Amino acid sequence: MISFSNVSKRYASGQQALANLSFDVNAGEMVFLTGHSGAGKSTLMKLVMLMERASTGQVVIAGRNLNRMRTGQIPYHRRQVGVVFQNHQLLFDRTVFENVALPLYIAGHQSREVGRRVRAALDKVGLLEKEKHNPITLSGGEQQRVGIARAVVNKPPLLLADEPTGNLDPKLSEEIMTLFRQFNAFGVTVLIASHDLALVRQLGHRVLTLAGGELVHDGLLPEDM
Ligand SMILES: Nc1ncnc2c1ncn2[C@@H]1O[C@H](COP(=O)(O)OP(=O)(O)OP(=O)(O)O)[C@@H](O)[C@H]1O
Repeated sequence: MISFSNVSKRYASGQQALANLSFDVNAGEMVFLTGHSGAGKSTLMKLVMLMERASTGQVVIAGRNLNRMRTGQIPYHRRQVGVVFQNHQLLFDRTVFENVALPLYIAGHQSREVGRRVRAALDKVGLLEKEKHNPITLSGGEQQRVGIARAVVNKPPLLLADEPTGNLDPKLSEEIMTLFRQFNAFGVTVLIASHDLALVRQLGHRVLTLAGGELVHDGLLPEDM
């Protein structure tokens, strides 16, 4: 599902964010991405969603070589990749329903289909009864759930999350991770960047660790990391 071959990324500023990175994530896997601040986690995510392009090397997502993807194909690619951000990036002048519906309206779906899909997504994250609320009236954990519903409403085969529990307490963090595991159990490939090593270790999935833009660990997290 995700294939990086000898990928390097140097920003226009000259900053080298990723160096000769190679790894594969198979369809149906759930993988964590860890590393200190500045290690390159967000840059890796940006390459997957084509917000940035690799300087050298090859990125292949769901069988598509992103190096060769033309600008006109990017919207289609983005619909294959659901993205959850730490700060949710919700619109506070719209209802919960409207926030989740946004990607479907952009993709040109009819309103009946939008209603059906939005309610299915809200149901999966346990927020069906809050569809008419303004997200500002929801708790941090609930807001993150709205962000997750919006990311999965297109039914993308790949779900990325950049520090999705960064602002949440341990109990809420676990609940959010449980949601990701449920989507993964239904076949969605999941890649989550997280600083929370204790939680990551407890969940027992494969972990990719970056340091200075290089891959320094790939596998279960040992006790001493
Ligand atoms: N748009 C940009 N222009 C120039 N340099 C950048 C840009 N984005 C990131 N960098 C640099 O690239 C390196 C990797 O940054 P990146 O944001 O990928 O790290 P990260 O592991 O996600 O860090 P954090 O955990 O703090 O989000 C850093 O040195 C950063 O300063």
